[in-house]
Amino acid sequence: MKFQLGLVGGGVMGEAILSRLIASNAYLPSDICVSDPMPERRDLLAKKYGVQVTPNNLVAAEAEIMLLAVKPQSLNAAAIGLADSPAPCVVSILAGVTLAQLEAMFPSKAIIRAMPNTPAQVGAGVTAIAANALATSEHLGLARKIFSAVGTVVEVAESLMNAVTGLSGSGPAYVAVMIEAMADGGVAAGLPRAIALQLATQTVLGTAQLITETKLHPAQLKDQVTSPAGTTIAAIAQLEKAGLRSAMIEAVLAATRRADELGK
Ligand SMILES: NC(=O)C1=CN([C@@H]2O[C@H](COP(=O)(O)OP(=O)(O)OC[C@H]3O[C@@H](n4cnc5c(N)ncnc54)[C@H](OP(=O)(O)O)[C@@H]3O)[C@@H](O)[C@H]2O)C=CC1
Ligand SMILES: O=C(O)[C@@H]1CCC=N1
Repeated sequence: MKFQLGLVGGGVMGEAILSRLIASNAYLPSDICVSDPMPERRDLLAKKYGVQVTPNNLVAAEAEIMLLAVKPQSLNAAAIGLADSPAPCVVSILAGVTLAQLEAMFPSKAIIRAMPNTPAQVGAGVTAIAANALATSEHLGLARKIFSAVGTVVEVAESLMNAVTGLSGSGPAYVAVMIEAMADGGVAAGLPRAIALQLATQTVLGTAQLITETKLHPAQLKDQVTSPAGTTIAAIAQLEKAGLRSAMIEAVLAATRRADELGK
């Protein structure tokens, strides 16, 4: 096998994973080949990470693991000829695309479907994985190695992968909107923009860390902050009035449904 890892699609998520694999020494740059149609993109990835690059997916697929990171809409074009590639194992991060669809495209290969998220860029991602019947514990170990380099890894039933996509795959966008909106609130209340953004971001980060470290239920944490007749309950009453909880639940469900559609 020419490479240990062949990355098909060097876009946002492809680069996020690539950067952490190199930074964590999980792979040497010389072990990785990235294929992407855009010459500027290839040049950037080669220069920044020292990996091999190619416009030809078949070259990247001469690897122990073929990692698919193209858009779901580009999969058919990207997969032409790859069924006969020597790569024994395919890992896909494509939203919605099922193991059954991947098995039809790559018969007789071990396949692992994964759903990472963009905090992968800073090693703080979370990735869910699900494997087909041909995947051995060795293949799963390789997938775990890849996604451990970008954060934590959980194994779920494949039937839950679209729900994972709706929650943690798309979730960084919901949290980013929330941080932006909290900062806007601070600005409305008179804070300078830069300070408002710093306060909002650190509040989200610190709260997530607090829940993680203390294992407090979020409701307990909310109760700790909420003094009788205080400021917080005045805000919570507004959030409930505006339907924040319901909006968040519906957002996750809408993204899950969209992942279902992408897999049809
Ligand atoms: N962004 C996210 O937060 C997450 C995305 N995902 C999944 O990751 C996948 C990639 O998403 P993302 O990185 O955001 O998308 P990008 O568009 O940033 O990356 C896809 C890359 O693949 C390239 N490409 C297009 N066609 C081909 C082809 N035929 N062969 C090889 N490469 C090709 C694109 O080039 P060009 O731009 O020239 O078309 C682009 O560089 C998607 O399937 C998405 O569902 C999963 C989790 C999170
Ligand atoms: O929006 C999308 O379709 C991709 C999948 C998960 C996050 N981004």
